[in-house]
Amino acid sequence: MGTALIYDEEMTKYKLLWVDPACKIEVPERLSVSYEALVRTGLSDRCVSVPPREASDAEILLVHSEEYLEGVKKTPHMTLEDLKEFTLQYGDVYFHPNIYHCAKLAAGSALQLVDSVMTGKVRNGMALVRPPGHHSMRSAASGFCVFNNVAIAARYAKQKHGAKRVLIVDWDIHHGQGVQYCFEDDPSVLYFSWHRYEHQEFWPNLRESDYDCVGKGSGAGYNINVPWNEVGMENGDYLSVFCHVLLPVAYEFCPDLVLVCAGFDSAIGDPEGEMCATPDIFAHLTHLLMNLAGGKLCAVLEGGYNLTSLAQSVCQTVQTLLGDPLPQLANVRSPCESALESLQCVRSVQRRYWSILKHAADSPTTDVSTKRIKLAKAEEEKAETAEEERGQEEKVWPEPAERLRPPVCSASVLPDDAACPDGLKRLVSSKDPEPLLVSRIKNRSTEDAGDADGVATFSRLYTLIEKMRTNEIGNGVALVPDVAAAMECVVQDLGSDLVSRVLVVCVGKEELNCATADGSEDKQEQKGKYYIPVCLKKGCADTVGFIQAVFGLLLPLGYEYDPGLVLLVRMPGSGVGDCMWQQLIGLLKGFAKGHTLVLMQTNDGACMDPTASALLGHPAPPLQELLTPLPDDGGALERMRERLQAHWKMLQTTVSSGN
Ligand SMILES: NCCCNCCCCCS
Ligand SMILES: [Zn+2]
Repeated sequence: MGTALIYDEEMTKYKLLWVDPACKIEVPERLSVSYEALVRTGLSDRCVSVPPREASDAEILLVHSEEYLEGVKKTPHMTLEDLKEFTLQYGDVYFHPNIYHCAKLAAGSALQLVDSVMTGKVRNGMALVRPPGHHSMRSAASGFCVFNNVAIAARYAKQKHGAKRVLIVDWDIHHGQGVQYCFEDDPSVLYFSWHRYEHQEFWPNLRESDYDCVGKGSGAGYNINVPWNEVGMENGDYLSVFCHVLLPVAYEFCPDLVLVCAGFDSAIGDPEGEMCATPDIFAHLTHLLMNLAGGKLCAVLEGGYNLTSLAQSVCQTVQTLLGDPLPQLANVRSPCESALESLQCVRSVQRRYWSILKHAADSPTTDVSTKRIKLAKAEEEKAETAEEERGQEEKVWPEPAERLRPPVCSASVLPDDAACPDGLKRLVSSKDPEPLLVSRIKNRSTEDAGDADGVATFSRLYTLIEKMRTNEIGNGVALVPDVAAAMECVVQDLGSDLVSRVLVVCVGKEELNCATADGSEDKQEQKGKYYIPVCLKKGCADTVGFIQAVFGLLLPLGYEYDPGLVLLVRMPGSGVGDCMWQQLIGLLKGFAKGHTLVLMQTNDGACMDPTASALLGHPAPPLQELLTPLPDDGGALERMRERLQAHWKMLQTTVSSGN
């Protein structure tokens, strides 16, 4: 199934007609440069073009009041003076004779997207719209927004398509207070927003944008605010919040539909956000959400005011929706102290509502935060004077790297009598394997590697890995007589030639004798850092423990380690369910540009089809309702994380007690 793209140049046909410094950044070119970038890169041609439509009154009234709608309806006939007058009652927004028409098209575009995804016409999609929506409230326009496109879409998805649970992820750099107000007492809509906050110093300067506003009544726990109290947040800060807050909760919530308030003012270069996350981060944020709700994801444009980073970020998002390989995120740095403080605060208030966060630490003691505020103020004074002198220095960042689809998406190395699943390309032993390689393989202690077909199998594995390195092949699966032997062979003989770092994810019981790494640290230390056994009580059938291990440990660590290859090994008798297995394969695509090699034991062929489906990029089915975690598992994982965070900074979820 494809990716929908909704755009119409009509939505560029309104603009600011008077002087208002607060609104001058919201220009028609935001939409046209985004669409032109999609055309130029060939991405728009690969999408299913879906036309927008005007939202009806009834649909607008799902969120807004009649008096507000009646008021907006009058604006097309207003004189310039009347428009200014009408605008004065709202904040940081402007009206124009054509904005009501465009606002209906923007809301209608979101609804067209929801229809296309919920009816299965497409798998996912993006709507390029203006005016944006997430600041508009029941009876008020705000922050360039007239109708709340995504809030209307959420109510519409429930009413028309029977969606039970809708997740709204707002990665725009502003708090979508309009969305929060709309659903704050509604447990069927989980709203997640991060936003520049600076201890309420940043627009819209609301007390209710802070981390402790978790929703009201039966909606308590279904509103998650992550305030950024400093600017300059980077990729590592964003990924930490996704891994340690949003994704575990999202999997526990188990939505039928994911809506994204896709604002790109959270990207580097944006005058509003003043953050430092690069456009390719949106490829990964999109990817990390794509295995929820069976892949049903609707991204609706909100903000984004630097035309260069906006266009690049839009392309990164659409390219991931289309299933292209993910870009390598080079040197993901650990979250900064301020981000860790926000992370710790959010997790500590949300843990009472989400069992997946059950073991989160308490909020940092106030002295940390008051100290920080004092420091921040002092810093700020200094910085402000410096900035006034320097003016806002122009941010520069590298153009995102090309993300080329390999000629072969997925390949297989199979015993001759095993059937090759549809869509996979079977690798047959090509030329005779290199003598050096053969000798190394023969040196393998295991008997089966020594015989002819053992050598053939391993040499085909080598070819597979080689073709992944040259991006001729995306990923692959191998059925081998002995996975443990094959794993060791790949890590110690084959992998080391071809890639500098291999992330080995071994699922199922196995005492892995850890690869003799060549690091300077002593062996024991090395083993402590690079060998991370996670034991789940009920084996890998324990969904909650599995999710905690994947998001609390595996993903953050993987982003920090930045491997050139992922080796996913399924030990016989692992007990891991097909759903989780497919989820894991889907999530691991974020690393090594999607170069994952799956090893399974021949008699484990039963899960060949789910494996092939996930490798080919089909969305994993949703995990069934998460059971409440066994208390000790969560504790064990938390203790493991605490121990490891000394080595792996991306595992941190609390401010360092040191300073
Ligand atoms: N320096 C200009 C102040 C703009 N304040 C409103 C921002 C609305 C963003 C919508 S994504
Ligand atoms: Zn914004």
